[in-house]
This record gives sequence, C-alpha cells and structure tokens, in this order.
Amino acid sequence: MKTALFNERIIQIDQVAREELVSISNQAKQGQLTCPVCGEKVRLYLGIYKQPHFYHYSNTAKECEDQLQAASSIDESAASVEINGFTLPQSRSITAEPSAVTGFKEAYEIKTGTEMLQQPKSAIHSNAFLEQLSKTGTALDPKQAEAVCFDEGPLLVLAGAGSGKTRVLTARAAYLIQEKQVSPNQLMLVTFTSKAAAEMKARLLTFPSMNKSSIGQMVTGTFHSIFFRILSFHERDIWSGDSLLAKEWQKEQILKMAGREMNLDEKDFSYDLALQQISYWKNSLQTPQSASAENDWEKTVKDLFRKYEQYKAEKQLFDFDDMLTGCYRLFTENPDLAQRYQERFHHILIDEFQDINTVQYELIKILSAKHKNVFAVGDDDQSIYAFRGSSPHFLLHFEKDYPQANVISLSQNYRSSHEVVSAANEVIKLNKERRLKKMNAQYKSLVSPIAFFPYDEEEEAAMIFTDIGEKLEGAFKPEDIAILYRTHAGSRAIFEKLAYSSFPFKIDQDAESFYDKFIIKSMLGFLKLSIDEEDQEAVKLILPALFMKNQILQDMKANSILNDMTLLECFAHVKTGYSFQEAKLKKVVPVIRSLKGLSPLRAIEIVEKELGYSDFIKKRGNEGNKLEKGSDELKDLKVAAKRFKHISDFLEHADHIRAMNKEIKKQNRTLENAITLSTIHRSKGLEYKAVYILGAVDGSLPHDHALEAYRNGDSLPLEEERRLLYVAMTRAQSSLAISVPQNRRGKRANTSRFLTSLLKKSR
Ligand SMILES: Nc1ncnc2c1ncn2[C@@H]1O[C@H](COP(=O)(O)OP(=O)(O)OP(=O)(O)O)[C@@H](O)[C@H]1O
Repeated sequence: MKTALFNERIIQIDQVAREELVSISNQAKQGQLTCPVCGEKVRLYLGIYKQPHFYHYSNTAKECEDQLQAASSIDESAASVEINGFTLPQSRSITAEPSAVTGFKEAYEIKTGTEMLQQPKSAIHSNAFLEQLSKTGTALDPKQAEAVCFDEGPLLVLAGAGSGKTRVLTARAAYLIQEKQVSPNQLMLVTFTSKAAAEMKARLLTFPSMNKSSIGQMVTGTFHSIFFRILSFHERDIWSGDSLLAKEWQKEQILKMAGREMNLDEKDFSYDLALQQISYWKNSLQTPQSASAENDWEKTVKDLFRKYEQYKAEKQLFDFDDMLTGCYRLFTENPDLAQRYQERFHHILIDEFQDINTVQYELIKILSAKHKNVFAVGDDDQSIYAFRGSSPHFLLHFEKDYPQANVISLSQNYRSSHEVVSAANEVIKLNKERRLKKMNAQYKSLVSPIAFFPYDEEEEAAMIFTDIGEKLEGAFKPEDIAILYRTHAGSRAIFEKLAYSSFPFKIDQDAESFYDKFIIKSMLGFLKLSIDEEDQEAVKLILPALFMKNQILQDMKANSILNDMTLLECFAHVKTGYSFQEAKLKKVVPVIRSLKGLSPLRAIEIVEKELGYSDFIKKRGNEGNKLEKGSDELKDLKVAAKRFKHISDFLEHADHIRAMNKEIKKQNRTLENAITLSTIHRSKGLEYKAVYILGAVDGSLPHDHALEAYRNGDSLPLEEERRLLYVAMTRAQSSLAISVPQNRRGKRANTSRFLTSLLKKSR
C-alpha cells in the first residue's frame, strides 16, 4: 500500500523524503500511521528485498488497497480526494525539499556467471587410518588426505576458506601418532586462539587411538601459552604468573606514568594505540634502540617504549609479548637448550600460518631446525593482522626458508554455497600479493548473495532488523545470524536498533559503547548543561574541549557558592590569564542557554561552530589514531541525533544505550542462541548461515587509512582491506547480504571499490 495517514495528513510513500523513512517507521510503531480507508493502524515496511510500503498490521486489507488505488487515479490535479466518505487533502511531500537521494534503489542479486565445478571424489582409502575416518563420517577429500598422510619434511597446506583446516590439522596429529608411531610428546600443535586449541583437543578425542592422556602429552596451545610454559620451566623466578601484566589497563597505566614524565596530556594522547605500536615493534623483534620511528608520533611512542621496558625490568614484570621475545632470547643465548627442544619436537603443526609474525616465525625456525617437519596450514587471503606485526610474507615465501618444502592446496570449500564462493573468488582475485588459487563450492543455493542500498546508517540498521525478523519467523535461529563490520563505530546504529528489541544478541567484549567515547561524552556534556546548569559531571566533560584543566572545577564550585551563580554562569568569570580564552568562556553561557528547545542535531552544530569544538577535535587529531578520528565520531553522533526532536530524549537514549552495552556484555557469557555482532577481525574462523556485511563503501571498507596509504603509494593496506571483505563474505554459508549505504556520516558515499566490478557484472 502506497498511501497512509500520518499526523492528519495523507502521505504517499514515493513522495516522502528518503531520510524521513526511518523516523516515520519508528513513529508508526507508536501508532501514528493509519489507513485512510479503514482507519486501522498501519506500519511502514523498510526491508531489504521489497520496496518501502505501508501495510496493515493485523490483516492484509486488500479492499483498502483497491480503494486507494482507485482514488489515486481519479484526478491528480485536485487539491483533495474523497476516500470512503472522508475528504482528504491530496498527497504532497512531507518535507519541503526532498533530499538528493529520494529514490529507492532496489537490492539485486550478486551473480558471477561462473559454473560450479565437479566435486572431488572421496579419497581412496590407501591406509587403515583413512578407512577408519570414512567409517566415522569424517572422510577426507583427496587433497586433504594427501596433506594428512604426507610423509616427512616441511609442508605448506594452502587452505582456502572453509576448506577444512581444523579437520586436516587434527587428522594429521592423530595420523602421526596412530600410523607413524610418533610419540605424542614429540608433537607440537600451535593454534591462533586458546578456543581453537580447546576445539582441536576435543576433536582429537574423537579418534579411536587418542585418549585424554595421549592428548595431554602433546604440546598444544597458542604461541604464547607454549612459550610461556617453556620460559617458566627454565626461568621460574622471572616468569611467575603473578608478574604478568595480563590486562590492557595495567600496561596503559605504566605508559601513562611514563607519559606524565614526558608531559604528555593523558586526554590528548591515544595510549591504547601507543601500546599497539609497541607490541608491533616487539613482535617484529625491534627493541627501543632499534625501532624505526617514521613520524613524530612514533618518535614519542619510541620514547615511551624505552621507559615502559625500563619500568618492567625494574619491577620484574612482563607482558604477553615478552613471552615470545623472552623465549627467543632464551634459545639464542642457550644453543644447547634450543638443541634439546629441536631434538624433542619431531613434528610442529601450525594453524593460521598467514597470521604468524616475525618473532613467532623465528621461534619456529629455531625449533624445527633439526627435523624440519613443519606442517603449516594457512590461507594468505585471510591474513588480516598486519597491525599486530603479522605478515602473509612468511607464507608467501615459505619455500625460501624451507627449500625442500612441498605445497598442497585445499581448494574445496565445504562451508558456503557456490553463489557465495564465486562472489568471494571474484573479490579476492584482484589482490596482487597472493598465491593463485580458487575455491570450489560443494553445493548450490536457491538464493544468491545480495547487495542492498539503504539511504544511510540508520536505514541500513532498520532494513537489516526487518530482514532478521523475517528470517527468525522462518527457519533461522538467532545463533545462525551474524552482522559484521569493519570497526566498532560501524555497529552503532544496528546496536541501537537491537537494543530496543527483544532479539537476543551478543557483541565483542572490547566493544566500547559509542556514547562512552571521549569526544561523544564531551559533546553530550554541552547538551546536558543546557538542561541542568548545575551538572558537575557535564562541566567536567566539557573542560578539555574548552582547553581547561580539571582543577578549575574546584574554583568554579567555590565561586558558585560564594556568588550564588549556577556552575554554568561561573564560566563567564573564570580567570585564565589569556584574554582570548576568557572572551571565549564568556560566550559559553549564552551559547549553552541558546540550545534549550533546539533539536539535538541543531544543538550539536551550534556547539561545533560557536564554541570551537572543531578546533578541539582537530587538535586531538594529531594523536596518530589511524582507525578512529574524532571528527568522524562527531559525524556519527549527528546521524544518531537526527532522529530525535528533543535534547532530553536524545540524552536519555544515550544513557540507555550505554547501559545496554554493559548489560549485553555481561549476558554474552551465558547467551548461547544469540545474533552475533562482530568486527570482521573477530569473525575469523567462524561460520554462520546468514551474514550481513555493513558499510561496504569507500572509507569504511576499505577503511580511510588504507585509502590514504594507497594515495601515498603503499597498496599493501588496501590489499589487507580486500582480504577483510573476503573473510567477511566467506563466513556465510548460504545467505549473504552486503549493505552499500548511499550516504555515510552525513555525506554521499561511494560503493566500495572492491565491489564495483562485481556489482556491475551482476546488473
Ligand atoms: N571433507 C569434508 N567433507 C565434508 N565437510 C567438510 C570436509 N572438510 C571440512 N568440512 C566442513 O567444512 C566446514 C568448514 O571447515 P573449517 O571450519 O575447518 O574450515 P577452515 O578451513 O578452517 O575455514 P576458514 O579458514 O574459512 O575459517 C566445517 O563445517 C567442516 O565440518
């Protein structure tokens, strides 16, 4: 149905300005849309597969639609039409000027036109082990079998997405023990996460020849856990668990202490990113002396690095990276000890080899020096941890370090439909730094991946929400569904949508609430003060944005009591000794008071313009944060604010969302059957029946920082971004929906360059 009554006025769906749709759809849920014919409440449909339309909530009301159809064809020039005895004003747009993107661009299927290849035959059961596997229903395909039963020497198993890496790795371990009589304690099995290690152990138990005791004798775990065990065995005094800086905040505290000595402002410096940089250097085997700092920010971080290492040495503390660098030192300083381990480990099996970093690689080289039995499984197309020092380089050049190496490619994808696999193949094939390979699917699906084109982030969330509702009414369970995005910031709108619904969902533990971000909190502080001039918390929040120190609050409080002024009024009397700053502070009072009664969006724009908020953000912009810029956060805030008419409602909403973020994270541990909201990075190794990829536009995926690097002549970050899209696409089994919002952060957006040719082909 194209027509409805909204606030006493007839509206036609195709004349509503596009940016109003989400707001109308929300108001419809509160009963503000009715059918002009029968007077019943109607809803606005905003989904992926069908055009926006009005629909009766309780019945299909075909007669209403027929009547409306007939009425609309009577006389288009008339000022009013008569429907069912009511005289109603003729339709017109509900905004004076429809926005630039009014038209609804229909979703369409992504089709590559490639045929599905024939499936491989099962492996010939050339030994008892393979025969046994096929009897237990975990048969291997010929390439998997070749890898599992490989004889001796270094082997690189190039395993495409969904090609059964876990199956191959566990089967290899079991094969070596069962068929080759390798003693379990001569085996080392390295995984990327402790969860993966636990899964491997559980799977190993399903092999008849394996039991808890034999698995216990194997050395399994992450690089960190294995090398920590070695260190604490040989240098017990140094490597006690009590001395571990296990939490990020502990490391940050040390860095902040060092920063204070260097007069770095705590609020103006991204200590989390500095820690990331230090970790990157350590994993690349660079020391505070040898680290190469490429810009002023890195030079500052290098100084912090030196102080951080000094502090740890003095207090006899260590962090996770030290477990690797420490072990490297142990082996290089004690060749005899290294030799004992070289003799012990006959076989080293490594998962996710594409994400190995320099120190891990060097350690493996040392440990495998005698037997050279490195069984490395990885997919260069899924290397996405460059910022941690990982590099696909080691996988790409494996044969250089291991000249006798064999390479086996697993090219059958057992996870995704042919439609998903071929679309993912089309995307990744454009990367230049990769080993040539192609994945083949095992089955066809009735549905193809889909690209859809919401107006903006809010509409993207609304459409996905509707689609999830439809899926859950069908054969899908919440746990079958994942929503993936490039950075946490990209999940703001969908989080907000789900937070007000009854759908169970979970988020990454480290996902900070959008409204807890420093820039956002500070801006909301201005809005809060416009409602309550005595709000101390709000004053504290806005001080940094006015370039004032926290201590000034005490003086303001005293002044407020002595001179009977509100805290807000005290701004006009603050003495800083700088006339330009004092003049600016005098403006604070009238500007904040002028916000009263305005919409939150307008209020934000005024603070930005009148109180120098943009200058404040610009200044913070020098902090070297590659992924999140304050100015972008403010743009996101404006998109979020757009839906609200009153500042108080928006502030209440922000509080609710902040509280929900904590609540959801608390529930995460117990919630089994829930929709997953995750960054693409965190989704690696996982699979879902249905996947939504958010924000497939330039600037988001690929991220701005990669585009900037590309403009400066470095194409590697852009290739990593393409791999991220590939990883996201290959998480889907059969249902994949890629969102290409037409506007992002309040501006027209361009389709992700990774998708343009594929979408063109599909049309
Ligand atoms: N030979 C096989 N026959 C049938 N199914 C298989 C076979 N090998 C693996 N699978 C199934 O294929 C799916 C993907 O396997 P797995 O998760 O191990 O792939 P992966 O290589 O680790 O994927 P990714 O790297 O994309 O995370 C799993 O559901 C697994 O059980």
